[in-house]
Amino acid sequence: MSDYPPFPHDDSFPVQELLVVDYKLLKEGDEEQANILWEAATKFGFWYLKNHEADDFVEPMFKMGRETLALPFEEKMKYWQGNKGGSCGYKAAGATYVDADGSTDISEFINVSKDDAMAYPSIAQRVYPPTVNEFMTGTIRPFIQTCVAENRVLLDVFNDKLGLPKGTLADLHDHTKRCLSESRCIKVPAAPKDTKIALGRHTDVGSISYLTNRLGGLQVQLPGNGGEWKYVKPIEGYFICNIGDSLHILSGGILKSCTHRVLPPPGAQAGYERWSLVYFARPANDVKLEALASQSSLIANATQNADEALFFSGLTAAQWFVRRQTRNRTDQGKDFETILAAGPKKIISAV
Ligand SMILES: O=C(O)CCC(=O)C(=O)O
Ligand SMILES: [Fe+2]
Repeated sequence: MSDYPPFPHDDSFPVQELLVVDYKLLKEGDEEQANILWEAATKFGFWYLKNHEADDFVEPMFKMGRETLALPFEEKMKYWQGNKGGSCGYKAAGATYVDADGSTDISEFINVSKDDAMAYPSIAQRVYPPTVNEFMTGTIRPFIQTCVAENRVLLDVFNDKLGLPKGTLADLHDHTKRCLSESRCIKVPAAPKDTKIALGRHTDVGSISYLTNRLGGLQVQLPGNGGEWKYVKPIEGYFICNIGDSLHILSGGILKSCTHRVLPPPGAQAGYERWSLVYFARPANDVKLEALASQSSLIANATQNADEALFFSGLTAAQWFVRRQTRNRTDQGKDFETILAAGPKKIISAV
């Protein structure tokens, strides 16, 4: 894979240990793995997934990302995600605030919608650069399809443990319906030494995220840690998975959606370009994003004194997404010409 320096063993880089779920066993119905998954998702919201089936697509996905994000800024901006709540397409570095002091992110993304990857060469949401299209059927589509299938296995475990009628969560993620699920390839350039944050603190919007990264930098703030940020160490061949807000809400808060962020790589890994890849599984657009209290006594109990505005907002998954996607943007209200004229965010390399 890589010749990167290892993650530093140093107390100044505190590491968050995570439970490991074996996907192969989980898929075969192993009860112990289902229990580990449940413990991880209800206590921490984050876990490793080993023996998953998408690993062969990871390097080709990074290749697609490298070729795409190497295009000139003007070319990438032809596929801009926009600033009105859309996500798929190109996100420029600096599009979001990362701190109250007005600092901005240094991460570029190329996001490919699941529906577009499935529909290609037809268009579900938008078109993509040739460097994406070239990989669409051989890499992006099978990567996404594999993640969709794995997501179904995990959802069925949660469905069971939450005491929901069989297939409830799977139906809410019906892959034949329109949804905002997408793959994301992220580039964080070798950053100046004083760069504090590469991607600001957030929770993920969707149901479950499947992340692969090569270098450290991801930090999580898990329940019970008194707000302390700890690093999650990348492990080759493992996904880092986490619960997003949608499953948090549908489960009445039983499944935890936890805050995380990305810092420039730590220790000897600093000064390297950082690449990561995520598949975001999200509910179908028309799903009402409310706690499923009427279908599970466990969820009904959990939401007895719960925050009505969060758990019973009346918003659909798509409306919720737009609300989140338009938050903390530096380009809010600006027109395309102004954003294009401002040019790419200037990053002065550390090396
Ligand atoms: O790059 C990473 O390690 C995490 C990225 C992330 O949290 C996101 O894109 O939502
Ligand atoms: Fe995230």
